Amino acid sequence: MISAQHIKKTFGKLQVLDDISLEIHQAGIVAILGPNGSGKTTFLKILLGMVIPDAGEMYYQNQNISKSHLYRKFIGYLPQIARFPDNLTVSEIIGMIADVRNEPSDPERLVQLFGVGKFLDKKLGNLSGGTRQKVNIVLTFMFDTPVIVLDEPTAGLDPVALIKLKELIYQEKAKGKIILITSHIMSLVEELADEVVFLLEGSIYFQGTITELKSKTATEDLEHAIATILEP
Ligand SMILES: Nc1ncnc2c1ncn2[C@@H]1O[C@H](COP(=O)(O)OP(=O)(O)OP(=O)(O)O)[C@@H](O)[C@H]1O
Repeated sequence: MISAQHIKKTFGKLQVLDDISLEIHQAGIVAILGPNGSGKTTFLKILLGMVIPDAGEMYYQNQNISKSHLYRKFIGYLPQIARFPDNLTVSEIIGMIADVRNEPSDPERLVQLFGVGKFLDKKLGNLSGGTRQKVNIVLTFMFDTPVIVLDEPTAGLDPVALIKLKELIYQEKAKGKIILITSHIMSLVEELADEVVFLLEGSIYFQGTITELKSKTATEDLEHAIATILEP
């Protein structure tokens, strides 16, 4: 369903992605891991058509994404840092994103789930970081897209919201979706991910299950597996 073929990307002299090839065909949760600056967000933005690779091709459903942007309506995206005008209210941004995407949306269920109802008339600029993130989650999950890209989705969330987000991710997975996630919280990745892709120095250092990664590094949990890779 998603196929990256020999993707390369440099920013100035910095080679961020160097010949990355990756196939994701099955429904499930794939975690893109790697140290800060290893190119996780860049890779996801290439999939979303927001960054153009220097070389290589990205395919969605066997269609080269550079040929048409229509595939983007099949992807829900929670950016690492969402930037919306501070003077818009929560209900205004929900209405605006629904209008722009022009697809069926169901924000009410999510507004209720994350307790965002009491903030609907508040301006985004006056919300706490965690509440903003809850609004971003509503904006991402209110469309029924077969692919969901979550870049550091837990940022600022309290434990109650975190549990709800995990339940939501599981529900979406159960519908047969592909969910791509980045996170530095290894316990979350260990709990959620069916597969991990570990980026290091521009290449895919490892791709497989967490069990395989733990076995490869002779460690008992993901946190130590990653630490072993980074500081052998
Ligand atoms: N538009 C840009 N212009 C210049 N450099 C960029 C740009 N976007 C990303 N970079 C650089 O590319 C590298 C990879 O960035 P990216 O955001 O993809 O990393 P990441 O793995 O998502 O990092 P983190 O874990 O910190 O979120 C970084 O060194 C970053 O500074």
